[in-house]
Amino acid sequence: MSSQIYDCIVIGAGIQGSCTAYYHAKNNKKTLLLEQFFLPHSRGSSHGQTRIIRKAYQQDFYLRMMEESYKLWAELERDAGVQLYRCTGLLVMGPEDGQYYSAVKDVLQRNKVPTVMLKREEFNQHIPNFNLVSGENALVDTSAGVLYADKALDSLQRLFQSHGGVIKDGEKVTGIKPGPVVTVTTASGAYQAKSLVITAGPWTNTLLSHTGMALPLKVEKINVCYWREKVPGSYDVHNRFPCFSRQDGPEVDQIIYGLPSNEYPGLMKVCYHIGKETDPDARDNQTDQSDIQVLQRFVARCMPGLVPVPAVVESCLYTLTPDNHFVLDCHPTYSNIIIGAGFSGHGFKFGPVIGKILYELSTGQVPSHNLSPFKITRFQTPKSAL
Ligand SMILES: Cc1cc2nc3c(=O)[nH]c(=O)nc-3n(C[C@H](O)[C@H](O)[C@H](O)COP(=O)(O)OP(=O)(O)OC[C@H]3O[C@@H](n4cnc5c(N)ncnc54)[C@H](O)[C@@H]3O)c2cc1C
Ligand SMILES: O=C(O)[C@@H]1CCCCN1
Repeated sequence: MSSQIYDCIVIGAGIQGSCTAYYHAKNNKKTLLLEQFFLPHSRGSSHGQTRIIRKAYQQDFYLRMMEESYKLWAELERDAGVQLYRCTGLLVMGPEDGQYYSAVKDVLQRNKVPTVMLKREEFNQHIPNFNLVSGENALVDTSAGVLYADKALDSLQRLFQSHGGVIKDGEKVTGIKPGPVVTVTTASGAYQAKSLVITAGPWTNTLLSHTGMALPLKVEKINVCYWREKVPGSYDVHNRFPCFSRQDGPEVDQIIYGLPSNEYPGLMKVCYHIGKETDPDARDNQTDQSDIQVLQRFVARCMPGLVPVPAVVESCLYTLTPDNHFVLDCHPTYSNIIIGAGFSGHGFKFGPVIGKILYELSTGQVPSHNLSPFKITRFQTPKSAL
């Protein structure tokens, strides 16, 4: 066992663990970041080139967190000297009285977020090559855009190391021994720290089993589909085509979303927010393609400038909680073990603010956001009144 006692060990170098480790090191905490795979890797949830950043949420508490997250992303861009955000706007569509569209519109308007309401008759002047479904309305969250995900991860891990942080990749954590000083074991050794942060994405419950608890998490595989432009440039980020999201059915999570052609020139990313359950260690055995059928119907109907068969399909994992809200909390038994999990397919944009919150929890500070929506106790069934 190494004789050094770290202030904090962070397990998992996805976006959340990398941000958490970074805020520890930036605040002069001796920090070790352990990652099971050699970096970079594409087996969790944080790989790939792009993610959407937006304030268009159905809940005020996410909007509050995003207001800070935008500022922290801008600080990171400055510190890293790398562009991580590109403003494109986010087109939100749905029936005026549909739960998703109306809730997003209310939150944006109530909080005076810069928003453009698009009238049907002028829709195609602003958004060419797109058919707005009859009976649906559209608005644009104008400060939304794209985050360069792989550059963000690389920048954070580099900044973490420049502040003295230690990354050990290719080191899978196989044991956790709780206590006032926590001991973590890997195949190569044992490490100790005053606090432990678990940000293990789809593998969270495997790690929590060493601490005698489990969370109600479900892991889904998402087919990340790219579609070819019939006329090159029609949906290109350089031609100011926006990101979009649209509720495609009665359920609020039946979201189809897209990002303009960017990382693969001539290919637009359009995906379905609902995947199929999978074991994270056997992701490629999940071969269901029913989501691709939903997307093909949508592309044929609404995006006539795309070939309605995906040209490239990649894979990514979601780790979902029952209510799709995150888990940001201390372990119920061991207060120096902190859990950041269940980012439910929308956590990347919050990375810096989540890293800051998990740092605050791990160092015993009062968190700078209200964490009641993210508490573990919300999953406990109410006790009988008898
Ligand atoms: C297709 C897709 C589209 C998305 N789109 C958006 C979007 O547009 N906007 C947005 O904000 N969010 C989006 N998300 C969600 C976002 O990407 C995730 O919420 C985020 O990446 C989760 O990060 P994480 O750090 O929790 O998990 P991960 O990235 O999975 O990181 C966990 C890490 O822990 C490591 N680990 C696990 N077990 C161990 C162990 N025993 N020992 C050591 N290391 C371990 C894993 O190898 C992994 O690297 C999307 C996700 C997907 C899949
Ligand atoms: O977090 C996001 O912004 C996207 C929205 C659509 C579903 C996937 N995640």
